[in-house]
Amino acid sequence: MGILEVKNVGKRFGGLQALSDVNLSVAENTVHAIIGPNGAGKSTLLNCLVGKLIPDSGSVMFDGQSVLGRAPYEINQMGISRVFQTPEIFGDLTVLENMMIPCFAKRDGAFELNALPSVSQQKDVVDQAMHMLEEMRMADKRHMHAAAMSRGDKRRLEIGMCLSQEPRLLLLDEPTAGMARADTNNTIDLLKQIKQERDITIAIIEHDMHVVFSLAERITVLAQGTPLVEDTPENIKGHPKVREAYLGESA
Ligand SMILES: Nc1ncnc2c1ncn2[C@@H]1O[C@H](COP(=O)(O)OP(=O)(O)OP(=O)(O)O)[C@@H](O)[C@H]1O
Repeated sequence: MGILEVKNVGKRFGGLQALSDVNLSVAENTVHAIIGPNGAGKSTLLNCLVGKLIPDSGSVMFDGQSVLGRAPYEINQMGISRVFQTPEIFGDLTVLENMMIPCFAKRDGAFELNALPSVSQQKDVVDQAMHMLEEMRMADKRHMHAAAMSRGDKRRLEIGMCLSQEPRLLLLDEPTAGMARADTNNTIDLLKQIKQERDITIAIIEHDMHVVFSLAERITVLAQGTPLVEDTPENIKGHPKVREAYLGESA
């Protein structure tokens, strides 16, 4: 039994069946990629896992507990953290200030931006934020404004901000979208490092097959809202159904 168990999930938008009969089992401490052509339903599925969408049917269990009907912040507290396609950081704040926000929220349950000056004096929060920046290999950039960083470093910071909440399942929605190859490779290395250093399960949606095959231990291929095949990367590479689903795309 996986740490994440999705059973028979369906989701309709008006006349469009975006997901139907989706079954997915993500084993603990693995990297599981969800791939598929544009419009296959990947983001819809991810949104159903984090409480942003409620499926019309089926179940979503995390560590034996249903996530359905829970608010996104409750699901986050259960141990699921999501990194969005567009980095969600505060460009006007420094790298360290950005990192202090989730560290403070973890300690006190909530955070308001106007509390930042007083938070900056609180040694335990600053220490925790610095510790995370060191793990992210970003301590030397702590005084930089976040907006001035490369796309890869913004993503690195955002992943660190998610990890400061100590999630057991990290969901990544196209983490390398729009990145130059060097930033993409840095992100791959970062995710490998995180996997080595932490007990964490990673589910990743990704179009870039170089990223998928560098990281994933299992791959689920979605096509037209339903899983086509789930297998190891080696078996997925040459799978005729996968080639068919990607015909005309760069698989
Ligand atoms: N809120 C919505 N309302 C109506 N239709 C939607 C909504 N969200 C997604 N869809 C439709 O559902 C289908 C699945 O979309 P989804 O974004 O989940 O696909 P995807 O696999 O993530 O695609 P991409 O790789 O392009 O991001 C698409 O046809 C999309 O247009």
